[in-house]
Amino acid sequence: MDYEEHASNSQVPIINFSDENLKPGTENWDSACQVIKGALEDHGCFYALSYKVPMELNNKVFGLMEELFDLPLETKMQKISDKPYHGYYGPHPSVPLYESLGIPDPLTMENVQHFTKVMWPQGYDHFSETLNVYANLVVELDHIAKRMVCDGYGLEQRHYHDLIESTSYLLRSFRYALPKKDESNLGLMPHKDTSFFTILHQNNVAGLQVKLKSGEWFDIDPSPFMFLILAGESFQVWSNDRIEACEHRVIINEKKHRFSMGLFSLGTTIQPHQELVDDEEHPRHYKPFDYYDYLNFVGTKEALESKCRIKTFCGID
Ligand SMILES: O=C(O)CCC(=O)C(=O)O
Ligand SMILES: [Fe+2]
Repeated sequence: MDYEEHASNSQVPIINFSDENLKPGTENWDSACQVIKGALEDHGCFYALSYKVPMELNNKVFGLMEELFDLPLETKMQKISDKPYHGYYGPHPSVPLYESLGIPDPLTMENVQHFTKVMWPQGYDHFSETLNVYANLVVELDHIAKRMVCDGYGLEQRHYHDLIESTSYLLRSFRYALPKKDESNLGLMPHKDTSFFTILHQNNVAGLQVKLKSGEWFDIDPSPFMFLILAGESFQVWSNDRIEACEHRVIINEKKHRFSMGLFSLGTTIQPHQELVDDEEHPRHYKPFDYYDYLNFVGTKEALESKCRIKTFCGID
């Protein structure tokens, strides 16, 4: 089997999502499910190798991101959504190199057009079309990965469908400025995402690192066909602590602006999956919670000062 080989080369395993033989019900699929489950339980992440996003589309997306972030600050700062962390996050004293913009629910054209209209009131169809196509391709990776997680834990198909039905998506893009002389090269401090999965896609400029189980930081390959699929705190809760949310950060070492895309999958009411809770080995570790209440909590002093904010918010111990 191919997967084992990859797993030992790179400590974060690579699953070839474009492999024609990777079909549910096959031996290939079952062993990939086990590799993914193991990787999520160990490190909270794995790579999906995928040729779904062709190079031409990839170049268009990242070209458009340059145009987007080059817009005036007042334009980027306009209100896109009422939800926290769904709009613009500008250079902040704690992360002066980081800028990020989000497109909520990018799978429908109308939503992308709404975003585009805020940024370019005169309209920009090429932007809306490109980002909408891109989001719909990357979301397929999210679906395959979630199906593999459900299969890996031996859950029935309907649980996978329930999970997908209760999911919404947020497409974010990131740009990092170059550090000035004597300025820190920390692009984004170590953190965990609140999502189920975040699919991160870099475009040739390295910088993303994940913390492995061993505690060492691991550089993520920035090649355009590598998608890092990382688990956020929602998956940690859903899996009742089998999966630990992946800690990651960004270090700016190259002399080029770094751009990256992230597709975040978000739930509504989050709780440990019923099949992953039992009275003996796996007692329930979390109370159900509303995802947006949690998003509001993560910015509070209590969350910032806590050792494990998700446990502080809804843990049972
Ligand atoms: O820049 C990246 O690739 C990652 C950004 C990130 O982790 C985040 O915004 O949560
Ligand atoms: Fe993140």
